Amino acid sequence: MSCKQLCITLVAICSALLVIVLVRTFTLVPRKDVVIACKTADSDFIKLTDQILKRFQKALQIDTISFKRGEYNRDQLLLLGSHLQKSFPVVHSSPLVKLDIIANYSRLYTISGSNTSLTPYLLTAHLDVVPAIAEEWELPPFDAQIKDEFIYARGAIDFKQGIMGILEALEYLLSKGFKPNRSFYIGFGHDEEVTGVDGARAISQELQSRGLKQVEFLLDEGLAVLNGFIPGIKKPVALIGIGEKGFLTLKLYVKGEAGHSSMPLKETAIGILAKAVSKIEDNPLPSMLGYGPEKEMLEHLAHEMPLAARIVMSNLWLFGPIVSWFFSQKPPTNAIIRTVTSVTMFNGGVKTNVLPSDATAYINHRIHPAQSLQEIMDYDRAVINDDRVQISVEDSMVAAAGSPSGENDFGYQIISNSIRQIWTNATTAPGMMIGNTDTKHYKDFTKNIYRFSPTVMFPGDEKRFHGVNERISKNNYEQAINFYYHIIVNADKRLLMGNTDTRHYAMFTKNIYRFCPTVMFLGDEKRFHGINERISKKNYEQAINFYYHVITNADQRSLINIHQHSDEL
Ligand SMILES: CCCCCCCCCCCCCCCCCC(=O)N[C@@H](Cc1ccccc1)C(=O)O
Repeated sequence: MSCKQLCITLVAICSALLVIVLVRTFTLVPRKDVVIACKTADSDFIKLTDQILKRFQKALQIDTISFKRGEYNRDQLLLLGSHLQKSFPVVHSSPLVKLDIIANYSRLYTISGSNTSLTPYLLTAHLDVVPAIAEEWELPPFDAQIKDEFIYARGAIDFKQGIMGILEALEYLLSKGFKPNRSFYIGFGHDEEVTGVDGARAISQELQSRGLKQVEFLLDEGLAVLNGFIPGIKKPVALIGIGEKGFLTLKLYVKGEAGHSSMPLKETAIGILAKAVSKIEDNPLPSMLGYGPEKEMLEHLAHEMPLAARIVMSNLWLFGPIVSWFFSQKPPTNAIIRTVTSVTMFNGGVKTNVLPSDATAYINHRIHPAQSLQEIMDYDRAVINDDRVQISVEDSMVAAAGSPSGENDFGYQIISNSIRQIWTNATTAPGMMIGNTDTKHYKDFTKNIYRFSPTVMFPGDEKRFHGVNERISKNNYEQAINFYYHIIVNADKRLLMGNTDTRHYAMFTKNIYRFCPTVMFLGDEKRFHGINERISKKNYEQAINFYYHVITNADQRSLINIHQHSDEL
């Protein structure tokens, strides 16, 4: 090949790449429904009264701590149960609501809708919290004191704002005479923090034993409204977890030889184990950017970024390594691109002058959906490369697959639109839940599983999860209640309301109406996008005449008395 031919070939390749990059940059535009903002002046806005605040504080003061599987504060769970009972009298006495106490402490509410042809949905949350080391907190973790408009307490964002927010919304709706069309369930597990095997799993079994086969969608705790977490985006980003990382807890064990510390061996069990742990920390797993839900997230968010970042994010196939490096720099973004590794426990030795007879460490991995448990085990074994370190699986779960997040996916769009009604300046996007939730116990009921907590977060706040000074602002708690209010109201519709082409015309008018000249009987709704779609000849004739009248009536200067169709024209 001559030099000229080479140059032409190179220019052709670069031009082709440039075209692909630009086409992807300007064609990845997410759905933008018109949503009606929830305003504090709205007649149905739920204001944070002193009473509402007090009952939230009371719920936070009850230390429903889970320590390990089967080990939780049982008395406190019962106390929280009676607090809920007393705080929400309408919910607990409504003929539309049935409450079942499951496995002694968990709560399953069934809210009956009038239209049994609509598939019910499920809202979940958990009653338990993790322990707190009181001395490290600014304010005591179970006092729920308020400082600078924030309520400080264990459980404030994980996840008693969900428990109380859902019940406040339901109490309000029922007291205003709300009678749902669509049935729904509310499941509060009591041991989510120790994997939910006693609580959520039992709720799921109860639903199965009742013959429930399917729910329309499930909303559990999860990602949040994030400010300043994603490089290049200034406005809040509300991430809806459509997938969930897996987890793998490995036990590392080294058998040593006890003896007098005055005559040490070359290495002790603790020394051998420490080297293994150190190798594990020094060798993070590779970035899997582009192989999981984070790809969809970044492509969704690209349109909110400045042009350069937008070009990069829309073309991860080309710029993936740069983004990987960037995201690896901070723990929250690092967590979404790779399987992460935390050494969480290390034990060995009994006395200062005794050589340790053994040592144990635990490694907790959160697994990227594109990797298998076996791959991670093999990786660790190869990195440690020392047969004296015995490796066994303590606990595990494979990552959860991505739930649909398309234009017509009812659950996703209901959640996304409800978020945008509350956080009107936020952009929503599908994301991957980096921790784990109770959703694993409900996966047989639906593929539409979403994880979102109505929590506003700024950089640094992620450390408050399971850490010190967990808190929520009063304003954010009010938003949480109103978010659940909108979820319940929006999910009560038969179909997605923002689902027509009208959104493309929203800039021309606020007077947008949606009506089909179709006569329907109960059961006909299944024909939409289903089988045996049909129209009667008579109905088609009516449709023609309806449009005739729309055109002639709209041709008037102002509203006139509309004649009956049988009248003389
Ligand atoms: C692109 C930027 C992404 C930034 C992500 C920011 C993250 C913000 C949300 C942070 C969520 C943190 C995780 C909360 C998990 C809460 C639930 C929980 O703790 N579950 C337990 C369940 C479990 C799992 C395994 C054994 C025992 C319990 C958990 O540890 O995950």
